[in-house]
Amino acid sequence: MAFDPLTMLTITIALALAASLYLAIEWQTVREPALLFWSAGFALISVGCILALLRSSGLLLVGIWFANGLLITSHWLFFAGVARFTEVRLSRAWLLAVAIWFAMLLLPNGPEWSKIMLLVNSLLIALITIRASFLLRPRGKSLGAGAAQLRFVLLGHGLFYIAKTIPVLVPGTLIDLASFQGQIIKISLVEGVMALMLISLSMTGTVRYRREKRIERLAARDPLTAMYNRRALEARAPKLLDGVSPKHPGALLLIDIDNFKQVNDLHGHAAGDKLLVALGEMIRQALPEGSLAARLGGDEFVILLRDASPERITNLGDLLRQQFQSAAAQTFATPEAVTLSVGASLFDQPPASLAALIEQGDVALYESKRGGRDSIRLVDRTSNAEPLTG
Ligand SMILES: Nc1nc2c(ncn2[C@@H]2O[C@H](COP(=O)(O)OP(=O)(O)OP(=O)(O)O)[C@@H](O)[C@H]2O)c(=O)[nH]1
Repeated sequence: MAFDPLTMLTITIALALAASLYLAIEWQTVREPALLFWSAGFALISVGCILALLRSSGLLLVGIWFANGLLITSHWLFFAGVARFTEVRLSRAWLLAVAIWFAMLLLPNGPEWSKIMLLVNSLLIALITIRASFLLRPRGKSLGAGAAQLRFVLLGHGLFYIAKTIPVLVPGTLIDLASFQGQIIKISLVEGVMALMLISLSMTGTVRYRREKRIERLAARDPLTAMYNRRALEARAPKLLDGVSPKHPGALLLIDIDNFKQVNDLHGHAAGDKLLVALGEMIRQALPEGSLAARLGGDEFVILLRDASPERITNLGDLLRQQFQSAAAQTFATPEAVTLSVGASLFDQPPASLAALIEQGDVALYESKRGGRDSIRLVDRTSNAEPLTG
């Protein structure tokens, strides 16, 4: 199949410009600095291709050396963007790529030097691109589906540039950069267009995926205590509740601070916030594995336990009550003690809904408040029910 190099270059210029613009516009909403590096990289590719067109007018220094240099620099910018995205510090040794490009200015003109030019150029681009793809490998926390795509696209692009060195090493292969002669140059132009589209698409995918995950994480958390909020609990509770059976009973503990208003009124809202954060931390520390906890709102928290028993519930409730009372008494003096009331429900069948379960906990909590606060009231709804108060 014959491809006219000048047409391919023109298509590349248009696509690279579009990708550069698109990534810059994306940056305006996402504000991920990597996007600016990538956008600049694509802008350089379009400038490089415009310079490459000048070869047909006989401007070989600009059309070959500068154009290829810009191609290396653009890949270097892609690499720098990936480093920024993955928060990896780049070694200054990578600037050597630019020095090598300048060194290539010393190469004499002529078709016989085209091979050396193409070899060095290809190896530099392969090295930079494959290294960038390695930065995107999963390490500890996953970078997400978008990053995996970009990783493989960059790897494929890098491997193509390694493959490009093979014809250079085969004696007698025709490679003339000045007149775009040689099969490998034509194949490169086609690969360039494909890589351009795939790389720019996966770059936006990578950044969007991370942003969506970040928004999802934020939406699930109460901003003050960083605990799950009600919505997040509703999403996670069914898995725990569906596993409830007479052999594996479940429990809900509804926890409410007593006389919390006095802390706010006498010591300020910030003092109240501090106490809420402290209670959140206590709950987090005391939470058995496999349980769920959330802040429902105001001074109300909830814990969902699996494999629960009356003893486990009272032990957990009493531990939190003691820890909280002593922390509150030491920090903020109030006319009435700032303590915890707990309403708990033990059940051995999956409840109709989380809301129904919370309602049951509310009834028990109300009983605890009415009984003088600073206590735990447990309603045992299992088949071998035995009311217990503390
Ligand atoms: N500092 C702070 N206060 C909050 C926050 N959310 C709700 N509150 C306050 O928490 C208090 C909750 O009211 P109540 O539960 O009726 O007050 P209480 O004094 O604990 O009453 P009892 O539960 O009956 O003992 C109100 O004063 C709210 O203004 C918050 O995020 N930070």
